[in-house]
Amino acid sequence: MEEVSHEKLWHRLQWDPRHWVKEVIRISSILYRFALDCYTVSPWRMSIYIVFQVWGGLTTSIDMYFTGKVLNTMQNALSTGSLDGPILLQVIMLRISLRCIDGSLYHLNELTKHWLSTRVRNRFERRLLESNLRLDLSSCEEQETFARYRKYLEGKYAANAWNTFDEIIEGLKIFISTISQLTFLFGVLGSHPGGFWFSLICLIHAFSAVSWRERSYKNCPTYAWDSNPHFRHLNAILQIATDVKYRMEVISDGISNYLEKEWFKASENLVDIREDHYSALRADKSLISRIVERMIGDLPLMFYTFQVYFSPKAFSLSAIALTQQASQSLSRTFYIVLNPYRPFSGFIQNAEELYTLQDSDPLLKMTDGTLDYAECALNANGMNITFENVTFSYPKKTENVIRDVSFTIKQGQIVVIVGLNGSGKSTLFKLINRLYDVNSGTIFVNRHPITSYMTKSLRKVMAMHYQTYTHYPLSIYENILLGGVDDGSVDAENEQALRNSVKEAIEMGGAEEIIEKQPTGMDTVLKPKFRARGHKTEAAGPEFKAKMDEITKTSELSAGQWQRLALARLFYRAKSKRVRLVAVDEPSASLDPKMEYFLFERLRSLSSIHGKTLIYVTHRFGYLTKRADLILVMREGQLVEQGRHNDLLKLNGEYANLYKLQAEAFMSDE
Ligand SMILES: Nc1ncnc2c1ncn2[C@@H]1O[C@H](COP(=O)(O)OP(=O)(O)OP(=O)(O)O)[C@@H](O)[C@H]1O
Repeated sequence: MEEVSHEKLWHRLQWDPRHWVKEVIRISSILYRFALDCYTVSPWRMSIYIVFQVWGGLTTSIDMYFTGKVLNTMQNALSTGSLDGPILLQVIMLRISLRCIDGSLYHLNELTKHWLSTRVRNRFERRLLESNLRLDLSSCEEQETFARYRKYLEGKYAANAWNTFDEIIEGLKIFISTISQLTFLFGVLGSHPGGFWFSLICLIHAFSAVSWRERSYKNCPTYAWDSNPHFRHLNAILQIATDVKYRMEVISDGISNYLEKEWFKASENLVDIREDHYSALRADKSLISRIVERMIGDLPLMFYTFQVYFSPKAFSLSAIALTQQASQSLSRTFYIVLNPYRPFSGFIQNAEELYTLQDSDPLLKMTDGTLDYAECALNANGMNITFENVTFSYPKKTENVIRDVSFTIKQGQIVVIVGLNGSGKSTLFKLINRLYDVNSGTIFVNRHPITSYMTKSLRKVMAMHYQTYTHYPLSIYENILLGGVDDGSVDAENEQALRNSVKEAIEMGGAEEIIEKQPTGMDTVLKPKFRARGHKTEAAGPEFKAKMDEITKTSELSAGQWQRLALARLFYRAKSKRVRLVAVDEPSASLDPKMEYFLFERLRSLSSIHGKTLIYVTHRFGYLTKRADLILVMREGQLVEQGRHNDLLKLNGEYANLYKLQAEAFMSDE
């Protein structure tokens, strides 16, 4: 798909000075803020880096000035017929020294740059992660918003804060370099008639610079992948933050602070480890090769010098030298201009976007309340929930999926919600967890409107198992532990107590067998976020390919096994004293009948022994519904019946029909 611009050429040519002044002010303020943010990461290191960049911008002009001057002297010597040997030697020595200094400085710069790049990236990525994790579900479901974050957090080259800064500095360096060279050239070579050849040499040199870059890749099949556990962990956390499928649970379980802390820990552990697969695939250059790389640019000049030595009258030395120098330096400008992947304006836009996302509070759609649930309901073990004429439609949808629904759930009750597909059962869940706000009507929690609570404090006392449960790309142990984090930390006396508690939850979820089969037990990572990059792998031999397959292999579980792990996480959360409501949406969809029975009994004990309110969404009738204190029957977004099993059967309505349908199916089988 191409977006055809219908803008008329005439409009594009119109020039509004006020607009330009405004643009310049806007861009300058972004660049100033960005530069200041990068500079304060480490002022002295950044100063070194900038001094090297400025040096880089001026080196070529210094070279040109130097060469022009020396070669003029040589020209004079040649015109008089005698060549001064010691001066020539001095010239060559000085040039070699200059190259050595330049190469060494470059090398030092590369070292500083690496230190700075990780810190600058960390600074911006942490801020982005913080603002990303503040987003509510409605904002996250707008794909565009999430994609914007993902672009920056996934570490793609062009979207990386350090590369943005580096490219902007590079652009300024090129600017300084070009201006200084042109000033010099016009001063010295203004009247020289070699314009055509001059441009041609510049172009040829520019293209040779591009091909040099390509040759710098290793000349054999290469494959780079993440093996460092801290780096994998860091990426897993970024994936949880940037993939919308995890968001519902991230919000419900209140694990944002935990994720931030874990990310910070992982990045602290990594610090200087480079993670760029491209650089791993690239042939590492030594100091010597960097100096040689620079000397290659001087080969034509050396060639001319020898030519002049043998037939001095055929060449004008100063013209050759300056053409050579100018072609070398301006080729860099050509290279930047010719390179479509690195447009300078794109990097300024990047810096602007980084701040738009970072300061993204307006993206939050929900307003928070002020009541702390724990303080309001000190003595209650369960939770009271009342829906009063609630109507709801999903953001950006016009159809009401919940219509005028009213009911009351009392403390410690077991409530079962039934109804056909799409009748709004899961949506009721999301409203109870305040993932969305209602369009009209009110939801009361312990007699206060749900909106008057601080959402964090409310979600903290709820344990939710969604129909679309997910498995985080972390170890099994951490997956379960995440069910019980409180404001970023896990409450336990020690590591062993924590592990025992997780084990207990695994048993409650019926997942012991799965853990036993894993090579490293509950520390196994089942779904790692795996990043790898190959180079010329198609030409690799079978042994190399087998090793690659081994690296990329991940374990797979059945749907029921994944569900058991998710239930272990739910139990880990639900057994905590602070949790007052346990709500499960189709928790047995993938379970066998035996496991389903145990699951319901375990959940029931949370209510009967510990007094927690239990809400259970299901399509299966019978055992469950007979033991429920309240059954809510949903149809097309409306609550059509409510009551206990026997009362509803007597009504002979929707519930009785659904019940009979299932009962008849069993009877006919028999
Ligand atoms: N995130 C969403 N955005 C827009 N519409 C949605 C969203 N989630 C659900 N819906 C719509 O809301 C309606 C009710 O869906 P809901 O998932 O609550 O039904 P359900 O009774 O739980 O169904 P099932 O038995 O299949 O789980 C459906 O028409 C569905 O298409």
